[in-house]
This record gives sequence, structure tokens and C-alpha cells, in this order.
Amino acid sequence: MNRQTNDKTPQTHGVDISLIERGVEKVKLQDETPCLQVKEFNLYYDQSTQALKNINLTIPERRVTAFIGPSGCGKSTLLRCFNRMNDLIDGVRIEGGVFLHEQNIYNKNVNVADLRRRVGMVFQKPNPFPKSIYENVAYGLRLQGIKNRRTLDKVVEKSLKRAALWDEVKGRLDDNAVGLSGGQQQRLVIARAIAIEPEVLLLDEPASALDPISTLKIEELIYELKNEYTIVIVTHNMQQAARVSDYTAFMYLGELIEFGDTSTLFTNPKKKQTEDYITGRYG
Ligand SMILES: Nc1ncnc2c1ncn2[C@@H]1O[C@H](COP(=O)(O)OP(=O)(O)OP(=O)(O)O)[C@@H](O)[C@H]1O
Repeated sequence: MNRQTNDKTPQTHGVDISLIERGVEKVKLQDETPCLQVKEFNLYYDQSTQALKNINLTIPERRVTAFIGPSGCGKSTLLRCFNRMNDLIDGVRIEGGVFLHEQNIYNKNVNVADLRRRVGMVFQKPNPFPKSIYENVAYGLRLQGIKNRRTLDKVVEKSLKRAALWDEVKGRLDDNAVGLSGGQQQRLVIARAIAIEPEVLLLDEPASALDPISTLKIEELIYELKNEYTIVIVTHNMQQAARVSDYTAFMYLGELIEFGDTSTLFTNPKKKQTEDYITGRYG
């Protein structure tokens, strides 16, 4: 898109403004319904490694929120707090709370398996099970004890359609999923995640291992899925954050430096550290 620069053209710090403007409706944090709230949250991997420092953040419902920041700043650690994946790491200690709607997910009485059904996660490297395409998508339902073939068929079809994969695989649902391309595998993993109707979808650099066309498909998919899910995405790619997210959080050395609507954060950052990062001065 060609744009004439005038005094009113916002500074975009190297990120194509047309990406920011692309379809992202005007969003205002104060008008949003909170989905996840992080309150005075600290995380230590061990005595000497504090990966998250006093994080306070509200993630709005049915929006896409991106975490950006230089390597090692704590993006993935924060993402993993939302479904307690860090619990699997020995020695991790936390302080503070993370609330999914009104419930502190770190309360002792929280069933972590239930939490992970409500908060699904997709990783950088596609990880389909070495099973058929059909069984990959049906997996979570079978775990819930659903055996009825017609019910499973319906959910498998619906999930693959929502993940924009149905047309490519409908004739070979019994083929092994590991034979799909990387981009197809990642969409399959997203279909598997949404088959059990989570409320939140966590995406940890979901497209970084993919080619540009597959990346575009994943981005389109994220854009579609936000009508139904709250999506939180970690990305190294600022153009991607600008293309897909409504809100962006910039992190640095374990701290949340700035959080705001994506357009404002990229065009008019309030903190110098944010500006330095998005202008490529470090990271
Ligand atoms: N399992 C772990 N044990 C100990 N330290 C860890 C562990 N995982 C991450 N860290 C440390 O915590 C800090 C934050 O790491 P994290 O992976 O969350 O950062 P990130 O911003 O996602 O980085 P990247 O963009 O490179 O993936 C880093 O200093 C990292 O070395």
C-alpha cells in the first residue's frame, strides 16, 4: 500500500502501518472484558534466576494479545503461567496470582487438568501425535470419555474447518498425521486444541518454524479464531505482532515494560525501552 507521508502520519518504527491498520477494529482496554489477570506476579526458576518481576497485566477476552521482547525476557515463562505449565519444571517458585475470570488458578483446589482443558496451548514446533489425522483431533474428546462416532465425526470436521485444514485433509483422515507438511501439522495441532472448546488459546511462536505461506495461513487463522477465543501469542516477529494482535505487551529482563493497544504501542510508545526495541536498537 502506498501512503503519502504528512505531518499526521504516525511514526511506525519500521513496522508497516498497513499491517497495524489491517482490520483491527479500534480497541480500548477500558471497554474490554477481562479474561486473564496477572497480579503482583513473580516467578523464580531457582534462587538466582527471577524470570518474572512483579507482573501486573489484564488480558482481554476474545482479543489477540501479543508478547514481544528480546530473547530471555520472560515471554514464554509468562505464557506458561496461564496454564501452569511451569509447574512441570523442578524448583519453580511463584508469588502473586493469575486469575482466569474470577478464579486464582494457583489456588490449591484448582484441578490443573481442568485448567489445561480451559487454557489450550500450541508450541513452536508442531507436535502431532503419531496417529491418524482423525485421532489427533478426536484425542481430547476420547480422553473425556466421548465414544459416539457421530459426535466425534462432527467435532473432528468442525475443528478441522475452523483450523482451515478441512479441505486439504478431508479425503485422508485416516492417514498418519506425521505425513502432513509442517504448516498443516501446526493447523492440525490448533484443531486438536480447539476440539475441546478451550476458553483461551496460548500460542508460543506458532509460526516460527514455518515457511512464509504457512505462516500467513496461521496468521489468518488466528485472526479468525479471536471471535471465539482469547488468544495470547508469543512472537519474536514484530511485523507478526502488528498483523495479528489487538494488544501488545513489551517485556524486558523479566519486567512488563509497556502494555497497550497494538497500534498505539507501535506508533506512539510511551517508554523509551519500548521505542528502542521496536526501532531495532536492541533485541
Ligand atoms: N527451565 C528453566 N530453568 C531455568 N531457567 C529458565 C528456564 N526456562 C527459562 N529460563 C530462564 O528464564 C528467563 C526467561 O526465559 P523465557 O524462555 O521465558 O524467555 P523468552 O522471552 O521466551 O525467550 P525466547 O524469546 O528466547 O524464547 C531466561 O533467563 C531463561 O534463561
